[in-house]
Amino acid sequence: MFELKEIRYKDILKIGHLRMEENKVSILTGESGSGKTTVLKLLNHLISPDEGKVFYKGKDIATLDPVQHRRNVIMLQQMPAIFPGTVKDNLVAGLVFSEKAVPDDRVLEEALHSVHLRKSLKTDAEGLSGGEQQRLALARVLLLDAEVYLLDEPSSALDDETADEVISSFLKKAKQKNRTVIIVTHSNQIADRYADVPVHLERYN
Ligand SMILES: Nc1ncnc2c1ncn2[C@@H]1O[C@H](COP(=O)(O)OP(=O)(O)OP(=O)(O)O)[C@@H](O)[C@H]1O
Repeated sequence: MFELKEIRYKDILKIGHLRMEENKVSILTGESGSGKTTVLKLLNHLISPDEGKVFYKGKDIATLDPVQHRRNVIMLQQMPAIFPGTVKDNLVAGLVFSEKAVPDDRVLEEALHSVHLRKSLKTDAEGLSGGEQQRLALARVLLLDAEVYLLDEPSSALDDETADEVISSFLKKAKQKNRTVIIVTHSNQIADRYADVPVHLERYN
């Protein structure tokens, strides 16, 4: 799905060769500052390497339309934005932004269920706890139905047990639909349990 060749980005990242396979769960670990988020940004075409190339399905990312690319490859940022309004407003925000049809409430509730968030669609989103907001943001990207999900520390605000339930459930949904998932995490438990392909980054400097 992705191939990185002879990549250098500032004095942050140097990767000789890295492949991330289609329909697999790749999990990136490495100490703080080793460049995990930077890799996701390269894959999402938010930044471009100073040297080397990133390929998506065999095509150089630099030649692809970034907006279209980001519809196929969705990135959940480390501290996802929660907008003023209800849980439902937040769930549909991504769909509205990407000009996709808004499904009925039953589908939205199913997305909440997939991330183990037992709240009504009418709940005020800003009143949710940090961990609940994190799960809401995860449900929002799940609804976007991309080819690839790039998740930057999606369970950092959750206790181990909840993190395990949420990641397991998210990955089950993603696998049912043959999606590719790339997760950055500091949790060895998540990496050991769910990585089809573990990727460990070493600090460049
Ligand atoms: N745009 C930038 N300009 C300069 N330095 C940057 C930039 N983005 C990130 N860095 C630095 O690059 C290094 C790698 O950052 P990155 O966020 O990719 O690491 P990480 O492995 O995801 O870290 P963490 O586990 O702490 O989230 C850090 O030292 C960071 O301060």
